Amino acid sequence: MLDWTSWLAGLTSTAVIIRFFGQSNDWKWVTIGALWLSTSFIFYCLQAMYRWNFVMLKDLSGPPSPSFFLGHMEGIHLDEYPKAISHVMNNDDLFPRSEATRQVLQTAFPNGVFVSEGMYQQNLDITVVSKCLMNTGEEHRRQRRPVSGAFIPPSVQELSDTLFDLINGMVESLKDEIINFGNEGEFMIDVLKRIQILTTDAISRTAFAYSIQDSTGPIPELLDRLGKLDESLFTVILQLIMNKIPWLVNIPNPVTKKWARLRFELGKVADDVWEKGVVNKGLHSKLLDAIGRGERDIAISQIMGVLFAGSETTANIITEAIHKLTLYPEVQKKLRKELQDFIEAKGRPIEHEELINPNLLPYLDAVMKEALRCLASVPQLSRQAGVHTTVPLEFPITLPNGRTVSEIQVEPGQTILMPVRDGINTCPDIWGPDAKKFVPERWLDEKLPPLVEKIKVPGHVFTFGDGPKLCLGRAFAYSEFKIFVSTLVLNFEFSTPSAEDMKTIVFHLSGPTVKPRLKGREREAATLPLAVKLL
Ligand code: HEM
Repeated sequence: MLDWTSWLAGLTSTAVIIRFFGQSNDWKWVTIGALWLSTSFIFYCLQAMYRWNFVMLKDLSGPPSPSFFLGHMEGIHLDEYPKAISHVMNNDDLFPRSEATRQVLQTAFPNGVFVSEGMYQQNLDITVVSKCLMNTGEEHRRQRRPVSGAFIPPSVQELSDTLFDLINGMVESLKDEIINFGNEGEFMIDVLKRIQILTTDAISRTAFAYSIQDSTGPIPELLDRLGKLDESLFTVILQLIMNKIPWLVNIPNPVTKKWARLRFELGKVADDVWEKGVVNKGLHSKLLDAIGRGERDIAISQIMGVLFAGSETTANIITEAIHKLTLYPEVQKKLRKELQDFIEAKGRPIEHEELINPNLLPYLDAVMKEALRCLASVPQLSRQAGVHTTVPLEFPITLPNGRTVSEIQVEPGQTILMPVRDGINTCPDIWGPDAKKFVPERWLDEKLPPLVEKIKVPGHVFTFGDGPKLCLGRAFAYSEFKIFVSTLVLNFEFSTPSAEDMKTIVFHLSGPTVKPRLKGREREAATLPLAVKLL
């Protein structure tokens, strides 16, 4: 799409041409229109050439693109292209080109120059909720305010009983299943599916007093369909066009249809909850308050936003953490021992305040921190430059032409993709040679590496983003992680199926989050089959 500067330059040139060369009688509106369009297009091409030649991104190499037309749009196999998302990319371009983003990220945040959101954010905007927290500026601040208070640690403390109830219920039914199964062979479960139900219910119960698990309505099925990768070439292209022409969202189409249906169903629930009144504290009452003030649509948007921001992310990270515990059985044992020793010393189950206190259960805390570092479920962040800026690089890079650069020029409108999971969170230059390994012990060391200390974001990792859009649900996510993982590890031993089977599990970036899938069957629903034994 031509941007406004091209249109303006085209209009000015058209006016100049008419003034100097035009004979007023000969100039028809259609000729003027055509002249305006073509001069605007010429300006647009000149601008693009300038960006291509002077912004340096063209010199930076990228991973092989799986599809000529779609680039990496359909998803990226993290295992195959670990650096695939470590790229700076031009806003108008699908093809990532650089390996420099982790350095950009290092300096981009402190500079605070990236003021609006890029392609992926718009994507969410279109598909999830148009009026939700995905907004920017004052509108964003206005919508963030009522929800933010609901997720501060004291509010999460109030909600922790719900989290314990959910996981204890799941543990009891799984125990029954294992006992009924008997001793023949390994008992396998789809860990992802179980955790997804828990996390979705955790957020839906606390956010709007509604249990997805107990519901016989269409919401569970709608959520399930949204989790599947049913992107055809048509929907991918449609999504791309909608990113460029957002008002297309108003025309019924396959991309928005399922979201519209979910919004409709959740709207009914929100109305129902409003009729019944406030039944618990925290977020629920705040959202109801918004509905009561006549901001029903905003409240429903927020419910949907929180439902998605708070369920898929935690489900993926908890599932992947359990997967890691099977790959590192010594970590699983050490974690279980710390929890058992604590219970033995106290003579009672662990309480929420104790679980979240890093001084009382340091190894649990270290496992969580390491999971947040290595397994960021939102593997990249995007920001769009609002102004022309020069981004200094923490580590200079050498381009294929041999030139070394220590800064990158970014033009307004360009989107920077910032790799978190395979970039800054696991960069050996920052974290040391074992950066790619799952080593909770690094968090127990007295001192973190000096460059890690330089990263001034919560917990030194970008897993929850940063700046005005910093994740609102951090305290909730910490509690959920610790309650769910500790309860599971105390009751069950998880192990991987045979080594051969494990090779079939891949962690695949599809949509905004990373999910486990089976190799060769990536289009099917995400899944993580693991063996589980009752302790
Ligand atoms: C481990 C789990 C989680 C991860 C990895 C995660 C990650 C993120 C990330 C990366 C962002 C965008 C930040 C940015 O662009 O700078 C975000 C935003 C957000 N998250 Fe989370 N999140 C998690 C859990 C939760 C939970 C449990 C909730 C709710 C209870 C939640 C609610 C939100 C909301 C409402 C936003 C939007 C904030 C805004 O736009 O102002 N998140 N999260």
